Amino acid sequence: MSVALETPQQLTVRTVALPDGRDLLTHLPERTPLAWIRRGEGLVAWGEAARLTLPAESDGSGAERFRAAAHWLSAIMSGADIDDAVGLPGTGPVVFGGFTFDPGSPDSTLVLPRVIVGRRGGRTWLTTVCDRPGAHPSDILTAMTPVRPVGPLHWSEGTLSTPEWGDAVASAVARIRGGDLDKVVLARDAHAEADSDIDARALLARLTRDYADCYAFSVAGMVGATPELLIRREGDAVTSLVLAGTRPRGATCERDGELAAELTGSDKDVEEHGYAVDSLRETLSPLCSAIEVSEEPELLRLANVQHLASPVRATLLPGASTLDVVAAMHPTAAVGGTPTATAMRVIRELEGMDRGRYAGPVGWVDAHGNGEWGIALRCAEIEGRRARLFAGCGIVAGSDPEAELAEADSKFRVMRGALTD
Ligand SMILES: C=C(O[C@@H]1C=C(C(=O)O)C=C[C@H]1O)C(=O)O
Repeated sequence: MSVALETPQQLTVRTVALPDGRDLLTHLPERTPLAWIRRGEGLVAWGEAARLTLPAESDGSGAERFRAAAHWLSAIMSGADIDDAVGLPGTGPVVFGGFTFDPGSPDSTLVLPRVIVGRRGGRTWLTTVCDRPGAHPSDILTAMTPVRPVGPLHWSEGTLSTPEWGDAVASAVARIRGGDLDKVVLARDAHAEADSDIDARALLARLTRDYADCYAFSVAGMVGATPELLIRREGDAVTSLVLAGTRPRGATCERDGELAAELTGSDKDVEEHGYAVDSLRETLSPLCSAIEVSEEPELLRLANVQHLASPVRATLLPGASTLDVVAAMHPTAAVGGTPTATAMRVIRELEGMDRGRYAGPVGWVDAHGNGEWGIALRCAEIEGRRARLFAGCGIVAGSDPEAELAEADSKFRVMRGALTD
């Protein structure tokens, strides 16, 4: 595999405590914004000390890009001279990354930023990454420009029109009923264009406000707020959250409760959720011990939708890395289907689009392997004035195209809201 590498010679990394209680986003400049924020804590970062952009995998097995990324990561981290006065997960050098959903798609990207501001447990820190000892990144002095509103948007349909996507769902249901597979997640896209370049910070401000329980992220142009955590690693402790099974939020308390009861009592949704849990347990078992999943899924209520959710805890086996877990987990049944290989084929055939980094792993990792990786959902790819939004739904034998269209619509709401001033 050929790899576009830009690896600096010797990095000097310094982390200091920052007596600052302001919103993390107030530190973030408009250019190259990186972010990973939940409930006011996490990381914002900018500038680029190093970047890895991976080509499409020719054999499509899916493992090669994670191996290439791990190799690059270890070269970067082991070569760095690190002075970390804080010593928490996320201090020292941190690499942000976003992998494509399909290994056959190019542009999985890893970025080591120049400047990172992080917060955890009320403690705030500043990390700088320089090419020689004693230097200061010039970006740290960047004058902060005010966040620009997005302005009016011109919307257009995505790759498939609404009726075409409904037909794709119906075809998927026919294949499932015919016994080809148990579940497939079908996604669709939508396009928006603003009059001037979109300032990702405006979207992040709304996402962190409206979806505080989700992970708001901005990594190499993908901006969103995902509820779905693949792995959080702190030392050898691993946590994950399986989501599958969705209803909208009700307009009244009573309706909201009815929808929740319908979700938790639905055989179709509980079955779909079960596939995702089984697939995760199976995937984690070679890499982790003491895997614990609660018997029954919980209800996770977000501003736009409610999901069946199963928190998972495990202990990482010695020698296994965060990226090993990410590589093994992707694609989960929550974004691919069951069985995986058949679902991937059906997705390529029926969706008619390249998902890019939507539904791929997105997150960060530090020099000790601590990190958080989620699935890039409820997100859009932002490029200049354009935004490409994505939303997908799990299709099983009992799925109805009309209901899936409505569900995709409620998932689009996250980014439509974020893009609306
Ligand atoms: C695919 C998406 O969401 C996934 C599909 C879900 C479902 O079908 O119920 C629920 C959560 C996610 O695992 C998306 O948001 O685009």
